[in-house]
Amino acid sequence: MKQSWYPGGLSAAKMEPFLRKHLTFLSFFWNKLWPTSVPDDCIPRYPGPDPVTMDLDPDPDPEPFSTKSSSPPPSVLFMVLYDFTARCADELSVSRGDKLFVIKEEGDYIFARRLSGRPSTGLVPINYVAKATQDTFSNQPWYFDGISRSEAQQLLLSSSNQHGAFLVRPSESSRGDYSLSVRTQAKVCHYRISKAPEGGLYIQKGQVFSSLEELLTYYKANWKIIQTPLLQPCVQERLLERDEWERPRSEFALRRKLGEGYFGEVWEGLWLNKIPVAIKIIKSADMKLDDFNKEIQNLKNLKHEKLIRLHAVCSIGEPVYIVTELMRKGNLQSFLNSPEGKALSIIHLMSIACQVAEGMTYLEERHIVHRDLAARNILVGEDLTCKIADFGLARLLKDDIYSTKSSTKIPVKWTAPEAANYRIYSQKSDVWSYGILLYEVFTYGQCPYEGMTNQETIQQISRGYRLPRPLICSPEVYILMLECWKSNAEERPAFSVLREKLSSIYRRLHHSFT
Ligand SMILES: Nc1ncnc2c1ncn2[C@@H]1O[C@H](COP(=O)(O)OP(=O)(O)OP(=O)(O)O)[C@@H](O)[C@H]1O
Repeated sequence: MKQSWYPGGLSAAKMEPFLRKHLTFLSFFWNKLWPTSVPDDCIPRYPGPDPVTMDLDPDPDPEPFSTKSSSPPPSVLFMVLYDFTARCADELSVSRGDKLFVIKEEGDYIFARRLSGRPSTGLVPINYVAKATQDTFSNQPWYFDGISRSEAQQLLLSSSNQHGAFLVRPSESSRGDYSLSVRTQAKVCHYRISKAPEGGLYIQKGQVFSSLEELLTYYKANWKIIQTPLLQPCVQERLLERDEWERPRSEFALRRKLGEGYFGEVWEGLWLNKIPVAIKIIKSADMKLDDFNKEIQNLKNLKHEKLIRLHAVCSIGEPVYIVTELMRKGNLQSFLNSPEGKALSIIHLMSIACQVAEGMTYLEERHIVHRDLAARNILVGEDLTCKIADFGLARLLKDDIYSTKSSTKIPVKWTAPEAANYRIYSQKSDVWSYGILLYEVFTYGQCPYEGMTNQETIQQISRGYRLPRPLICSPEVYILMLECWKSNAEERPAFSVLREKLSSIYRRLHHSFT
């Protein structure tokens, strides 16, 4: 007769969980028979030499004005978006809000460790999770977003700081990594904090931590390893006093007009006869000048590979110059209409969609609303690098220009109904515009709602009409577009979710073509 625990018909793969569950007192034996690659009760560590004898990886000098793009590093932490109940022993039940440490991505699944509650590992469908944002540490007093190595140095050596002051900043030379800068007497030492390929952060290869907080706690207690004590977070005050962004107009030579937008002309130019730059010459008559400086201050703090990098401003006297990196292939809308753009394959188009979603996720994490997201405001560089431009500038227009009376000034076809009708701009109105941008991308730069006036577009949208699926666009991507165009702004997905879903589709597509 069959015993109640007899695993009749179980495959070898299912035998292990069955036996582990029913014969728990033999766990020592099962562990020998089926050793787990990552034990449940410890942080994953990398095989490597003894940490104490390891060379520390000093943060190398940054490359100024680099436009090189690097492939995104694998993410460490994911957040669960929806409850998921395991259907077999390989899967892991998770609840919305749980944090997961991703060990491996396996097609449509991630193999992850749950960090909250009872630790456990297993497979979770990728569409139930999204990369966790940096929020856990971005408000920490020791985290300084957007400052360079030399700024960190200057700040730590200022009279407000003493021996042992430290800060963590995003690494300039290695995207996705961080740098720990520590003052030791009258010197500053910089240590690269790298992301391990399978998740986790480390300074020394053998010593991996699941978060920056854990890493700092460890090195505070074991500071002799890095030979510089971490005593107190760096004090900020001083940095704001000087403004190294402000440059004299004479340093810039205008070479060739690139185009003209609502805010003024854009020129290709040379900075100090050496560095090619783009110079936007602002028509200040249309600006709310009081807000201008505040906004430029915001732009100075935004640094991301998918955002146009601000190099300098000339804001003393007129005309105001905004100097940014130069993107050789111009704006995405014209590029898609060019012969080079028309030759792009679906994989290239998906890559563009993912890059924009990545840049917008960065703005979303910082609660910055773009207000004018459209293919004309995405710039294209070498190797199909796409970067978001004009973030924040739209709100600098004088109020009357945004009033519904002069609706010609609002890019109605890109604007969410609540923003077009009531001027309610939010990250979710940016998501609507992103849906329109996807339409532009998958139609190779076609104008949305072709043949309709702005007024007709507003009317049709309020009656539930939505743009049709572009021929080349898969139903899966079109569903995402439709989600971006939900009438209720709250129901539209976040950029972090869009980025995850699109990059998962991109990865699958890439895989099937290679
Ligand atoms: N950094 C840059 N590198 C290369 N070309 C650029 C750069 N910035 C702008 N341009 C070119 O100049 C054109 C005008 O840019 P601008 O940002 O002023 O206007 P727009 O974005 O087209 O319109 P609007 O500002 O009204 O939304 C762009 O379409 C693009 O072709």
